[in-house]
Amino acid sequence: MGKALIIGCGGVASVAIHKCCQNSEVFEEICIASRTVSKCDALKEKLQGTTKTKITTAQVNADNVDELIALINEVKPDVVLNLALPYQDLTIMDACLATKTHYIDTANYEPEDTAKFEYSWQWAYREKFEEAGITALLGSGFDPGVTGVFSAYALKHEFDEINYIDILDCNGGDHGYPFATNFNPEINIREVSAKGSYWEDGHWVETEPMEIKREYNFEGVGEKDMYLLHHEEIESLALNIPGIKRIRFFMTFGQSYLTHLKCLENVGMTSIEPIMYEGKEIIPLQFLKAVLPDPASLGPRTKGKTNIGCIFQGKKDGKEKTYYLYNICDHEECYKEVGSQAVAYTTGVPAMIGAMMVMTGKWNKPGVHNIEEFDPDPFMDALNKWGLPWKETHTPVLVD
Ligand SMILES: NC(=O)c1ccc[n+]([C@@H]2O[C@H](COP(=O)([O-])OP(=O)(O)OC[C@H]3O[C@@H](n4cnc5c(N)ncnc54)[C@H](O)[C@@H]3O)[C@@H](O)[C@H]2O)c1
Ligand SMILES: N[C@@H](CCCCN[C@@H](CCC(=O)O)C(=O)O)C(=O)O
Repeated sequence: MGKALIIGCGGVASVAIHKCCQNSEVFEEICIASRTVSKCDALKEKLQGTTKTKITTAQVNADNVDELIALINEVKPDVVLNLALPYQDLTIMDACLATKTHYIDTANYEPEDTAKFEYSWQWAYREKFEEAGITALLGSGFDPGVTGVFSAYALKHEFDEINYIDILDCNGGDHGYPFATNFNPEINIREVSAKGSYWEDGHWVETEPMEIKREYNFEGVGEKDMYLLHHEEIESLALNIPGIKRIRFFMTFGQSYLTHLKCLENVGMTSIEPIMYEGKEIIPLQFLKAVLPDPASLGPRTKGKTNIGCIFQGKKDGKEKTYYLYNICDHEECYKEVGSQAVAYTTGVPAMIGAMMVMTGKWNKPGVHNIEEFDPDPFMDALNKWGLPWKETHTPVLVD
């Protein structure tokens, strides 16, 4: 079918690349490009011979638009799948515009020097992408990603109007370390140490970090504490789900994670303000990332399951209705299949599926679009086929 250029070769990219290689009919060729080409070469070495997908590699600094344009012109991909960091979203979008190439990512743009999470920067590219006749698919991970697809599916098949959405992201896995993060530590800690917020009656309600706590009994995991966080899909769902009154996002955390995070915050290690250390400027959070375990190394030691999904409340044929769509994913099964833990797996699989939707033309809408703006049905089928089967219930326990 075609060729994808995948930028980044970390935890999430490794899963997406394994999945592209399982799906060689669609991904006939992939080029893996990252800052450190040796990581791309090592993955190529591991996978070639096990797949019909032709794999090439390249070195690229994705902060540099000219380098990206030169690489895209050389590789000539049908789509660019951005699995680097949120800081690179705009440079990669600029290069896609210059070369008229479709764009897919899993996280919204963040300026490196400000922990600010909003779609405004990427939505500002809407007209340019429309005029260029190319599609940008934003947020094709699990959350954002599958949570938006679940919302579109619920609206299409279950409700006339959705009024309330609670997104519940539970990682019940145990990696055995007192403190580690399952995806890039810098991005993870910026997200969880920010103020919380939710959408209610047409406006944002801001909370202190971890101020709102609930308990929930997750199928496959058990009882967990979960905390209300700001999460980027709230912003797009608030626009794209008509009749919505409230959207909240909760993530589970273990006590050891929270105790360590509080201590690290208290001593200034999570700060993104540069400081001078022995004559060199360093950013404490980036130094902390360097001493924490690489999330890509957690696969062989993580046991347990994730359970991520959305609880919807709304109306069908004039009657009140509830509906819960979720996926349960087992860390050890993921490791057996692709050598990664389930947090990387639950993001990398939807990234491959999003790229497939755009590459096959199933989702082709020039402009910049969040995932819930597309027909959810082919994506929902692909989740079942490619390793993230979903479950549903019409009688979920609600979050108060
Ligand atoms: N939507 C979701 O559900 C979800 C969940 C987890 C992670 N994510 C996102 O997935 C992305 C990848 O996360 P990860 O845990 O794999 O991170 P990671 O740190 O393991 O990997 C990032 C990769 O990008 C490369 N990279 C960084 N800066 C680069 C640059 N300037 N030029 C070229 N390459 C560069 C790194 O070398 C690395 O290979 C992040 O944007 C993260 O926010 C999304
Ligand atoms: N799909 C999620 C994954 C984040 C999981 C973060 N939870 C932490 C803390 C887990 C713990 O309690 O130790 C993690 O790193 O898994 C997303 O990106 O939104």
